Amino acid sequence: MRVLVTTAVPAERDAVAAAFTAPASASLVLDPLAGGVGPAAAAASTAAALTAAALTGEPYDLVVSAGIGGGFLPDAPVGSLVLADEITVADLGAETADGFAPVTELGFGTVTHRPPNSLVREIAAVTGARQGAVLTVSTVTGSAARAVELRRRHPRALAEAMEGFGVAEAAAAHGVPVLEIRAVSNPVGPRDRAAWRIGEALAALTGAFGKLAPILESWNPHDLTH
Ligand SMILES: O=C(O)c1cccc(C(=O)CC[C@H]2O[C@@H](n3cnc4c(=O)[nH]cnc43)[C@H](O)[C@@H]2O)c1
Repeated sequence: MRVLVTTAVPAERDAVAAAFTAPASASLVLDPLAGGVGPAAAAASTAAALTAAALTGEPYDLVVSAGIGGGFLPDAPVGSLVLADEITVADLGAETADGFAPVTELGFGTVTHRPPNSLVREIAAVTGARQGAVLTVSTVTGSAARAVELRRRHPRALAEAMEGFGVAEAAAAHGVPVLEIRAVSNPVGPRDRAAWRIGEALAALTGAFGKLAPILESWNPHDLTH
């Protein structure tokens, strides 16, 4: 099983790598990559890594978008883990007289990718992660009004971050399944830098990846029961 883990920044990549100080096993290769902040950088770096691996004859079986994120209160408090059963881009569309319209309503593309159900359930059980939608945004939410509006449009949203949808688009282009896992560093809502708990969130990320090896080793990527 070959797994590519795309994070945004080196601190997140190192938090993932810290869970694998000894090689997990001969049957699990996990490559953490700091691919940049935002959906475009995430898509480009993930696609480049997937293409390079495929060209060397050792393609990845799974891609994971991982890092810190904002949590919607009260369902995803700071320090909690969120595992996406749905990766949805929240601001790809058009403003209309009737409000925001996603690109799918305009007749284009996609706004949601769905990770494999069976794998999500197993990982949530072992890590204690909350399962729900993770939104991808290009602009970090900075007001209570925007947080309320996002939850109105996406009632199942537990977290927001900036890379998941980009990683998922690259994975889909390569026909590779995708996961997104977020450790909550701050609440989604009014901007408050003092409320960030980045160290706590990075430690939670390391803890989660430390529990993943046995599940990933035994998961059959060809059994994509949704
Ligand atoms: O300046 C601010 O108010 C602010 C608030 C939260 C996050 C940021 C970032 O620039 C971090 C972007 C980086 O971290 C992920 N992240 C973490 N928290 C959030 C969030 O609440 N909403 C969206 N993204 C978040 C994100 O995936 C980026 O990699 C600045």
